[in-house]
Amino acid sequence: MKWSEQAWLSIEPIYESILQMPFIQELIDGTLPLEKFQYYLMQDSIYLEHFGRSLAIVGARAQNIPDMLAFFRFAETTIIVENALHESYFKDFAIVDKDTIQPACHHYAHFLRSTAALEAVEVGMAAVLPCFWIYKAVGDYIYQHQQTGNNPYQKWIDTYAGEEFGIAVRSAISICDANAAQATTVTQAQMTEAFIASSKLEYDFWEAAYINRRWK
Ligand SMILES: Cc1ncc(C[n+]2csc(CCO)c2C)c(N)n1
Repeated sequence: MKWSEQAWLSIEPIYESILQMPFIQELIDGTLPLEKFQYYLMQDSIYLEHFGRSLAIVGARAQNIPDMLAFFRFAETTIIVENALHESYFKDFAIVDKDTIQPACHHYAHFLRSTAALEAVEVGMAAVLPCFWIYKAVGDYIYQHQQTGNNPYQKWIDTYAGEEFGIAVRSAISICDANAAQATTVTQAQMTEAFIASSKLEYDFWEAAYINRRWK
């Protein structure tokens, strides 16, 4: 079994619980309260900068030129495309100022940065993978279950169900598999552990938006 297949099996319960979250269900039917989406967007724009930096660190530490290029491209796409999306969303959803970083975003962003910088590079690759893979899977799920009619969150939904994004996700998965195949069993286990941790942090990110979790 490929590393990615067993890694996904190990996060299946987390993934299933993400699909059932009120944030996701209300995004699908368009009833998600605006302030919850605003919290999400503000935190996500902060997250994306940290995520882009983490991808660039992984790229710099990659063991071959094709992997370097792939991660630098992921980093560039994250900063350019996602920031542009957020800018237009900031207008659409009347967000004036960027909020300060809140606990769930802080935890996830700094887990990614420290893992990318300090752990074996394969572990850094595994840590950033749920961001791609879970969003693709959740995006497809939302797309398939969406109701017809006016959904204020349609543009967000369309972004993550697109085929171009699908290609990037498949590429990130296969790079992780190729690196796992050359890694020791200890490193492979650390990769899985990082993959699981990031998946839990994806859950927490949406939950924090729904319950408006903020520093005291
Ligand atoms: C908390 C959080 N996790 C994942 C993504 C999704 N995402 C961000 S950058 C990127 C790759 C290049 O576009 C993907 C899939 C997000 N937006 N916010």
